[in-house]
Amino acid sequence: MATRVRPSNKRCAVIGGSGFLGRHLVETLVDRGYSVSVFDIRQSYELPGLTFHLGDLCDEQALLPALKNASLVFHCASPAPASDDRELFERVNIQGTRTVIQACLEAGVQKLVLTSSASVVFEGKDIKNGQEDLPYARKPIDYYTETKIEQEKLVLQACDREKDFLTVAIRPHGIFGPRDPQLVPILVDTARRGKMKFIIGDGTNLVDFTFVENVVHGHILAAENLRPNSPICGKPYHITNDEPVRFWDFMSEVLVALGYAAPRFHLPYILVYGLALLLWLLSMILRPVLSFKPTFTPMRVALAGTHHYYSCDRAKQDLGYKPVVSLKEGIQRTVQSYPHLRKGA
Ligand SMILES: NC(=O)C1=CN([C@@H]2O[C@H](COP(=O)(O)OP(=O)(O)OC[C@H]3O[C@@H](n4cnc5c(N)ncnc54)[C@H](O)[C@@H]3O)[C@@H](O)[C@H]2O)C=CC1
Ligand SMILES: CC(C)=CCC[C@@H](C)[C@H]1CC[C@H]2C3=C(CC[C@]12C)[C@@]1(C)CCC(=O)C[C@@H]1CC3
Repeated sequence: MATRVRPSNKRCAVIGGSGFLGRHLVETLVDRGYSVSVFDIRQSYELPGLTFHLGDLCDEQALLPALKNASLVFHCASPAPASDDRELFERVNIQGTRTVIQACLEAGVQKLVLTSSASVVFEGKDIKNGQEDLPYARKPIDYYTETKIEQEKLVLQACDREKDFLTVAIRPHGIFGPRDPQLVPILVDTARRGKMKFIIGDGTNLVDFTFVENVVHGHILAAENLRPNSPICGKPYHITNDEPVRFWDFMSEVLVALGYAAPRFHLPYILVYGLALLLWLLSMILRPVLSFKPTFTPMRVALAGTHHYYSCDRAKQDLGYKPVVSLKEGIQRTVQSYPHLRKGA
């Protein structure tokens, strides 16, 4: 009988490695001596020694060559949350994740680390210092959240010591940092269109924003602590900056640093949420004849006007996690990385 070659534990694959988080993760893994192969539907950069595999994660035959000889896989691919394409979310986040698990088992991968999201427990209502044992959202606020819940369940349930296949999920929240295509660009675009004048609610709601390098650190700690006898097998972990901040203070700090005015006027939360709901309904009804994407979606208004911050005590205890970059430094480094988004640039 042929003996199976045991994959090197420094050989890994990053699914979604062309994305914002994925690329930061890949760069850190390479710096730490891992041999990395990247799987994505697009290639956004090049690095010496890095192998890129282009394909759709729903296609097992396309995935298998990228996983060959890898003992560890990071799955951080997802359609962008801004899309409202239910079919796409279900295909990629649910069916695609089943395919990823199947391909890992076939390729003899021993560890799978999923990038989930703290939003899997968020229903648009306040969460203060939320722990991992909060129930999944019964009424997820959008298709992205709905399918991230199913994705996390699939990966955690696949954890099987007998099959030598261990899984863990990282739940980051509000990732920001250099090259982020969402947070700062959306904020600046809104400011440039003159729509960043208003604070939704009283402006005191606390939120977690997490610098991307801390999220990467959490992923690598999870991978390196994932062993058959470890308590982390099959569990989710919040990874945040552990410095909840007022949503509107964070937005104002970034805006002012880039030369824009901070929002000043208050609008009642319930009024803006109601309007966003109405606009969303209208966009659904008019979809066949007119396509428009409102800036103020119910999800965005809920994110901007409620408390949503999470405890990362479990990660501290089980993974030895501690943020490596403070919020202050993270904001400075992020702002410096966007010279083209400065006012007047
Ligand atoms: N950005 C954030 O604030 C947060 C992100 N997350 C999660 O982190 C992960 C990474 O997010 P980001 O880096 O922000 O997103 P991103 O959009 O920059 O990266 C996602 C990557 O997945 C790839 N991808 C999408 N569909 C694919 C498919 N069918 N096959 C292969 N590759 C595919 C994309 O091409 C892209 O490179 C996602 O799972 C997201 O749900 C969780 C919490 C917060
Ligand atoms: C903490 C967390 C989960 C952040 C996620 C990032 C995005 C959801 C936000 C990044 C920029 C934000 C933003 C708004 C909502 C939430 C974001 C898209 C507004 C649309 C909220 C209403 C406004 O007044 C304008 C805001 C622009 C920036």
